[in-house]
Amino acid sequence: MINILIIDDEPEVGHFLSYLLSSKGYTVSLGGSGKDFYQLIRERVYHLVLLDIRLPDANGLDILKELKKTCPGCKSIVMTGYSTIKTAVDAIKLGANDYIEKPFEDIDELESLIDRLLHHNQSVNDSEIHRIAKQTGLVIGSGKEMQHLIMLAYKIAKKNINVLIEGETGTGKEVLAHFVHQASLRSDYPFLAVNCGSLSESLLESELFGHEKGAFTGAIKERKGIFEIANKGTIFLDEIAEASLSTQVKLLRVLETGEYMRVGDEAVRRTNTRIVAASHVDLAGAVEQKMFREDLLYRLEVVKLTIPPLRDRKQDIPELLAYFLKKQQSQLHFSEEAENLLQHYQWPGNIRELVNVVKRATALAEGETRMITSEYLPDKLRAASYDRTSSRASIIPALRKSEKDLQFYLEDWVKHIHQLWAAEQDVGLDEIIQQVKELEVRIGRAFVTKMLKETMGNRKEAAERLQITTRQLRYFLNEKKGG
Ligand SMILES: Nc1ncnc2c1ncn2[C@@H]1O[C@H](COP(=O)(O)OP(=O)(O)OP(=O)(O)O)[C@@H](O)[C@H]1O
Repeated sequence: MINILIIDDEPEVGHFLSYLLSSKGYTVSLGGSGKDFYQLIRERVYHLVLLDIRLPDANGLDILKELKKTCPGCKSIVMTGYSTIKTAVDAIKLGANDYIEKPFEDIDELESLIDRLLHHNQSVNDSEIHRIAKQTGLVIGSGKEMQHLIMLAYKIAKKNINVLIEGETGTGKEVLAHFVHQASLRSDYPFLAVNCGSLSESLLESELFGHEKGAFTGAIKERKGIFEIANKGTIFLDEIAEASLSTQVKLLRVLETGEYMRVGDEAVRRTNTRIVAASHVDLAGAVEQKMFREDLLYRLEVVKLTIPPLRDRKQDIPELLAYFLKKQQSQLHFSEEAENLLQHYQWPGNIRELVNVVKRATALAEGETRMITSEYLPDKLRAASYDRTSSRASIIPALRKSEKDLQFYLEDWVKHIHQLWAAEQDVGLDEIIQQVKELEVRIGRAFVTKMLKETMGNRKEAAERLQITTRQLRYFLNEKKGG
């Protein structure tokens, strides 16, 4: 016998669900308040609870916590209206199995969700998650934090809500966005990515919304934007904080109404695309600085997935190494001492930096040895280890990440170096050199971005005018390959 508890203060909803589930042979108990919940939960063991997140006398999240305590094996589905979706997502973070939106539009979907929860075990979800992760090249790793994050991403992927991914550069935001797309009901449609930081305002708008012939100099024929091409699919908007305020207004309109116009055209078009946005700057901070619209942030971050930096999940490094070696079809493996160095490094460039270290090491070691020892690793890894063994604590504070304003960055940088100069503790010179290198990259990126705006995104021309190669230009834009 399967017992289901329904708690909802709207009698029609409660009675409807009670009728539906009783007719399927389940034993149903019905309550209309937090008080009823606390009483009924003591009376029998339930297999599933359907819980309205907003009750007159209790907070749904508190009830959920109590449920997890008194009945840990019990499955739970939270019921929510549109205005409380964020709370429903919090409920999932607290361990609810799923949420459904009221009014119920698709009763079959509700029934199949309940059947799935009651009759499938967790391993079905797990194998599905691993299948999609493999397909999208996402290593989950053995750390609990990443595992919870991916489980949350998987659960919300099938919902029709926008997602915001935060995380330092190189932590895998695009890979995760692709996973969300692949796990969603949109997976048969396109997944397209746009980097809002690498295009001038007009080029970005043309890329997003398309343009008509003659809309601006160089628009020699009409062009579809990605909101048109990716219709029914997913758009990954990387570096969303870099979009100008005027582009933000247009994005807000698409998010609110699904409507947009091509550049140079007045016809209103419609799109049904899910947006997964990403930023490595703190968007709440950008809102405070009036660089980012609050209403847009509100729309984007219905679900926020924050990827931890690699230094906080070093237990995932062995799996990542094995994956990247395999991807390179390399038979090599890392010596214990080399793995140790990799474990103790702080990885400011996160997984992208790890990928580059593996590529470099395999290129150097291939044909010479079967074991990658520490001498095939960059000097900075060995130097970091030297600092550690000589027990000099790093006192370098994190620099402000905003690239929006080079001036802020430069001011912060100078302040940090002054602090280090004045510090009474020993400071590893290698770490300072690292800061200098980062400064070089930041300045390079600022100049490249500025020049790209001037050349309307023409990379060849931008590189020529900056007297660098296009490969170096890509390096400064952080587009994967080293310069
Ligand atoms: N979990 C992961 N499993 C496998 N590879 C990963 C993972 N995370 C990141 N990578 C790899 O690291 C590199 C950087 O990833 P990605 O471009 O997704 O990072 P990002 O956070 O979007 O970076 P940026 O902020 O610079 O845009 C890519 O080569 C990607 O394949």
